[in-house]
Amino acid sequence: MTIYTASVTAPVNIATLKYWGKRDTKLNLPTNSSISVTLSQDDLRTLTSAATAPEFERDTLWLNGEPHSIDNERTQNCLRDLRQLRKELESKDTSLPTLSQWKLHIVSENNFPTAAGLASSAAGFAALVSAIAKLYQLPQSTSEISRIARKGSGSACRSLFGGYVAWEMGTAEDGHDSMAVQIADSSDWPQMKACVLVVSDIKKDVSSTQGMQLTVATSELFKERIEHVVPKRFEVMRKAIVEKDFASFAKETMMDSNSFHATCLDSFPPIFYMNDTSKHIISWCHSINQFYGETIVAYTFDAGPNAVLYYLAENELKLFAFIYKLFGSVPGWDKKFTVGQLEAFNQQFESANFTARELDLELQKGVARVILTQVGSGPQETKESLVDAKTGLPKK
Ligand SMILES: Nc1ncnc2c1ncn2[C@@H]1O[C@H](COP(=O)(O)OP(=O)(O)OP(=O)(O)O)[C@@H](O)[C@H]1O
Ligand SMILES: C[C@@](O)(CCOP(=O)(O)OP(=O)(O)O)CC(=O)O
Repeated sequence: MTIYTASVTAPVNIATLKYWGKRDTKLNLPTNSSISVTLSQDDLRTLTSAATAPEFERDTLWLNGEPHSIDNERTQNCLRDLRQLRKELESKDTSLPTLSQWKLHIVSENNFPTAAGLASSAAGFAALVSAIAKLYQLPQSTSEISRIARKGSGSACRSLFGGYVAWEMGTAEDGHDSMAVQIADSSDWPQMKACVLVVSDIKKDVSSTQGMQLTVATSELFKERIEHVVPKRFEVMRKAIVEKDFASFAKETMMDSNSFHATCLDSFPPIFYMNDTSKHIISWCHSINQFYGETIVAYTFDAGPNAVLYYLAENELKLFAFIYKLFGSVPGWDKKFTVGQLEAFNQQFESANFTARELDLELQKGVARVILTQVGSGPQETKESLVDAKTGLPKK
């Protein structure tokens, strides 16, 4: 049996200017443009292998070792678009094997919790679409391929690039101009760090897909957000990234997270994605910035209670002293600081008038896991395959 295969890793992206609202629910066309930071695949990534052979009987996905249904419109839309592009290739070069006519075996693994509010669908669909595009040797640009990932999950299109990424909403009815483009590569502003505070890995009550359309249908604030707030913030944030202006980037990121959650609260019935720990994290961050008299940390929350904090390498110790004080030896901290450095810093701020001490206990109770990461690259082809080259099934 001749089995063709390709494997790709893909990253998670966390929005700093939120996508919230669809103007077309079938094509996943958004009501506004958005911006995100791609996180390092050293810490959070999806690995997906795609294989095909004439003998395969049906399209099958295995996710984290278990069969996972792909009989849903979104995944089928992705497979159909990818096959169509391969068919166009084959019609131009009849010497090519007719991969477009054969069934696919897709094997995928996340190295972080799936469906737990950490954007696994973004990394997952980006990996699935990229792996099949590699398998089919598609010549299309990354932005063109991002249009297909968008149909799997809107935010997935942004995971097709590394660094700082915009999803340009587009205006065309068929969505051909709604795609991801890179604003800046991770190497253009490599000092950007991220700290994920996992508050809960319980599946949320209202999915992003359902929540955003409830907001579109019922929120009175939503119109103001998409017509005035986001277009202006998009340009300010893009400029802040290009100019590496963290203070502006941080302010816009925090204000957009607040604005997005305000429209959720303004939906009817209201949608509460953040919980009390999330709100404590917001107060804690503002207290830290106030303590230093400058903005060293920015928070953002997606459709869930987990926080992603953005900060610069030059301020790592300043922020980390607070994190270490609360959570002690977080995995990876000892690669950055010695206990002596952190203890010395703790002494310094113990004597200071830090206003958020009473939050410490709440945060220690509410935060289940701390993940340290940074800005990272886009999908990468890899020789690491999850498919058995002889059988076309998941490796045992
Ligand atoms: N590696 C993957 N390959 C293919 N599909 C995946 C992969 N990981 C996740 N998915 C799809 O994404 C779904 C989870 O998406 P969901 O939006 O519920 O959670 P999330 O994206 O992890 O969290 P959030 O959207 O709140 O950030 C899974 O049920 C699966 O359908
Ligand atoms: C709050 C968000 O994370 C919403 C993400 O929504 P999804 O991309 O998960 O929605 P679908 O297009 O319906 O799959 C903001 C963002 O990532 O921009």
